[in-house]
Amino acid sequence: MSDDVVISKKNAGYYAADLVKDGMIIGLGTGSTVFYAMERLSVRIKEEGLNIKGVPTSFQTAMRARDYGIPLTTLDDYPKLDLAIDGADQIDPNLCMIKGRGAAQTRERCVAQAAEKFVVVADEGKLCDVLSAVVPVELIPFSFGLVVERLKELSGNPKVREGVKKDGPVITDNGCIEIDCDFGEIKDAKALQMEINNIPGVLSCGLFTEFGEKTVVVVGKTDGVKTL
Ligand SMILES: O=C[C@H](O)[C@H](O)[C@H](O)COP(=O)(O)O
Repeated sequence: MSDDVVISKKNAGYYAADLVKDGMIIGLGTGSTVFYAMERLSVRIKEEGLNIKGVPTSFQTAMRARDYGIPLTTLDDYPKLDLAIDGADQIDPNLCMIKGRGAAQTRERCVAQAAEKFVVVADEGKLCDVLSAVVPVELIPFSFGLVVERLKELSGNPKVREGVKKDGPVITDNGCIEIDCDFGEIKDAKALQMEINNIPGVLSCGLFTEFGEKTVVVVGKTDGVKTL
């Protein structure tokens, strides 16, 4: 990651963290950009006495939140969240996006759904005219063969995501398998999302097309941010 990207991610994360108000219950997404937001939140907790609770979308985010002194809670205790802060892999002009590089898209979708406002933090390199990045798909192991077959029929060229320092597939925080699909340029992201998510055994794919109205994208740049 270049220095410019690091600075851009940090600017986006810090800006989003400053949108958080005292008493809020917030969703904490997964990924390097969200971690900058959490870094800033931890400073605000210490310096301002900011009183918040976060619902983490992954084991990694929960661990980081504990390191940062951000109190955690669950969707069972708070099924409605004031705001969720999360990253993205690619964002189009309609604020449709692809997520799930970290295989956390299912919990990220739950938290985004629960939140009144969805604040997406990203660097400029994530913006695109047409979505074309790899689309992650999380599925229960029982349904593996069926899901692969259906994804092939959708011309998704499915590939099992392999673990690092572990042989075989990535097993997600939900005990499921992650598959990456390459659809090339995606003409109708909403329709594709529905088709994939309707395959029996699929938990959730990384296409996020349903949150446009409550989404604010904070695009980090080297000299500040712009919001979409
Ligand atoms: O599963 C991972 C998430 O969808 C991330 O939010 C996304 O991949 C962006 O990550 P990063 O901020 O590290 O680029």
